[in-house]
Amino acid sequence: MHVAHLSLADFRSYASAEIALDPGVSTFVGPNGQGKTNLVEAVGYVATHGSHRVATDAPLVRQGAARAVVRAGVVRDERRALLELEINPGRANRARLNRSPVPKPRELLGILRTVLFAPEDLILVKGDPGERRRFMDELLTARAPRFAGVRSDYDRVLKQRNALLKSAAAHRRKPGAEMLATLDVWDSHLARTGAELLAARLELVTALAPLVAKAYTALAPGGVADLEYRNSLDAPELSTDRGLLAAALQEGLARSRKSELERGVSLVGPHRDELLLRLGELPARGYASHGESWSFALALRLAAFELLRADGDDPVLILDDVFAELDTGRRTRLAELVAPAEQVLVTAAVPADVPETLTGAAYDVAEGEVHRVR
Ligand SMILES: Nc1ncnc2c1ncn2[C@@H]1O[C@H](COP(=O)(O)OP(=O)(O)OP(=O)(O)O)[C@@H](O)[C@H]1O
Repeated sequence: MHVAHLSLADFRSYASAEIALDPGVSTFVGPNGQGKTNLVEAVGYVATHGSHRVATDAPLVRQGAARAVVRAGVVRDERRALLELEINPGRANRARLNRSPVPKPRELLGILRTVLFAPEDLILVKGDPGERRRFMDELLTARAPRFAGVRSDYDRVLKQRNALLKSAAAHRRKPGAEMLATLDVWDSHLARTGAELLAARLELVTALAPLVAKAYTALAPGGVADLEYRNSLDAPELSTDRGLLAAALQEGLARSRKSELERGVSLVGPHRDELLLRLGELPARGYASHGESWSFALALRLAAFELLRADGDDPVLILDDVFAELDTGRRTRLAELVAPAEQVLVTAAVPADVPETLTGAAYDVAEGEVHRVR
């Protein structure tokens, strides 16, 4: 698939912008702070309904404006779709598909798929386990938008269960039969929804690990990257059978009930799991060099791209400010890896950062204006 047209109104620094795009590589070049990342962030936002830079929507709306609109004309299997999102900070977004309103914006998810790699992704390797859990869950949602529902069901159950545990811990006395019975109900909800989430992640990591290893070796020959999913049950091996997983979680909850009541939080479940990234024998986090961490993060995104591509259609690959961080060898190898993708959007501060082998369209970005120069 590819984006054939991007239209922005009051998005970030753009009062308005209309940009026609071709398949293949498009490079956006301009000095710092001119609006290159803003453009590719808009493409990522219309695909995922989230930004890779901010957790809330307010910064996405141009200073002084009340709302922003992002429109993307998407070509997929020679069919066209026009996606439109109106971003209303503090309120629900509004969405249109082919100019007709859709009741829920999430109905647009999955029509445009993007994989975006940006400097912020270093946090995938260096950050807390929550960053890697989010990486897995976002990728699962990109592959199957209904997964967003699985994740929000789990979050809801966890929140309610934690509230109950917190109030039990606050009272510092033996919980009554009624509270224990309520907790039993939340245990089975958590085990059931947690099993769905856990099974999906386990399957994902099995599919992703060889792709990450391959991408890492391609970027940094000689390096061996590996993934391991560590579960909160401390079980060395888990099946992906939802029923067996639910039973295992239920047992785990029963085992840790005493400490959960004392501490007032849920100690068992996929919200406590970790995706361990290893380089050779060592964990990447805390051991890998800056360059190795950067390559690992990039390998995770390239693997995500391969996985989505294997589902049937090339996602749009976005490389935001990536090349400046890589040495010449890794730049050249990255350019070789991404060149076959149906559409690659690249941003760079100077043309020299972009390998010459990445030919295609080029745009100048300066003072909020975008001009095609090649
Ligand atoms: N909501 C907003 N309203 C107005 N301007 C904004 C808004 N959000 C960001 N900007 C401006 O957009 C500019 C940043 O644009 P962007 O991040 O796209 O830069 P860039 O061209 O990618 O730069 P770099 O090469 O430094 O990464 C900044 O000048 C910032 O002040």
